[in-house]
Amino acid sequence: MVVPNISLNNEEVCPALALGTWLSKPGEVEEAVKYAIDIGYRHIDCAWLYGNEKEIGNAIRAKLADETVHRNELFITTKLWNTFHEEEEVVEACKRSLKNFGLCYVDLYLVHWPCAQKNLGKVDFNLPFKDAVNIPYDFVKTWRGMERCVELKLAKSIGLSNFNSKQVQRILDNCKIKPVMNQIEVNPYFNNKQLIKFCKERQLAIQGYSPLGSPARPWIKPGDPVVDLKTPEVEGIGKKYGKTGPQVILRYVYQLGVIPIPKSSNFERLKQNIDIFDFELSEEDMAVMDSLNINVRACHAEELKDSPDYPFKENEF
Ligand SMILES: NC(=O)C1=CN([C@@H]2O[C@H](COP(=O)(O)OP(=O)(O)OC[C@H]3O[C@@H](n4cnc5c(N)ncnc54)[C@H](OP(=O)(O)O)[C@@H]3O)[C@@H](O)[C@H]2O)C=CC1
Ligand SMILES: O=C1CO[C@H](CO)[C@@H](O)[C@@H]1O
Repeated sequence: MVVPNISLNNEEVCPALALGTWLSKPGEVEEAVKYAIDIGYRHIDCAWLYGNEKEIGNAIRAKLADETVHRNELFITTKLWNTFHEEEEVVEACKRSLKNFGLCYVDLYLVHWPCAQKNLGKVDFNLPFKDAVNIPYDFVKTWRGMERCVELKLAKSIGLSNFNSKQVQRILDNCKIKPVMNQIEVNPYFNNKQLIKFCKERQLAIQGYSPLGSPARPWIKPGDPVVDLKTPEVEGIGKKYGKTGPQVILRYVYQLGVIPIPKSSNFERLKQNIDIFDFELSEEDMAVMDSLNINVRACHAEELKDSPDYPFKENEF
């Protein structure tokens, strides 16, 4: 399956669907990424926090070595974790991710959250930090470090993740190098249309995380809404096109103008999730999908709630 490219505001191009890797286990993720590249995935979404950059790097380098792909056909995204927001820390953090991957550059480096944190315990660069506290730190200064990553050619493009509209605007008003992307939650229960529109009007592309509603998120509680991949509306639409519920959902996200980032480590589901570029949902189908929106997030980041830069405030978008 060939994934179409979209153009970014700095004239780089980016494949319109990415493979998610959060909760992709060491021991599974390497094979999943190799298989994904074999069947046409060209965009891999990673993060220092996910603790699996090394395995993902092994898979990428294996696929470069066996000439399945050339480096310039791949688009690797990774993210700066909250504990490395200090301006002087950013380049070093980016270099640590590159070392994990065994690559000389990433295609896109994102600020994972607008919220800065400080680690209380001993710094162990091999582990995501579980004991960090929120601290005030101006993310415009963090952005200077991100710009330095482009100047040093460690990242081809830089962008944001989980920034709300005001925070995006603040970066745009104070940057030398514009962000090309905001990675935000987009799925049928939280379609995030207002922020998508806001970003697109300012030439930022959107990567949509948790497109299937993140059914395996660890903080899920009994009674929390879980996107129903087999709901009659979604399956009904799927039947018309010979597609499954998850394929209809991913296509919906794509037709919202968003790059979906479905995660899977399962070969059959990896195949299914990329097979969404040979059909088009009608306006009526899109309206049915829109009607599922209940404005409930899968990822609300409780642990960041007391940060001065917590992005998900009521009555803001
Ligand atoms: N910037 C940010 O703050 C965030 C970024 N992300 C990024 O977005 C990616 C995707 O989001 P994520 O929260 O993982 O959730 P998704 O919405 O992608 O759901 C992934 C889950 O759905 C299952 N699944 C995948 N495909 C199918 C299918 N076709 N049918 C049935 N079940 C399926 C997977 O299981 P299995 O593996 O067994 O197939 C997995 O449990 C992340 O992996 C990460 O890269 C996510 C959250 C926050
Ligand atoms: O990408 C992500 C996955 O889950 C994390 C929580 O552990 C989030 O903070 C983060 O944004």
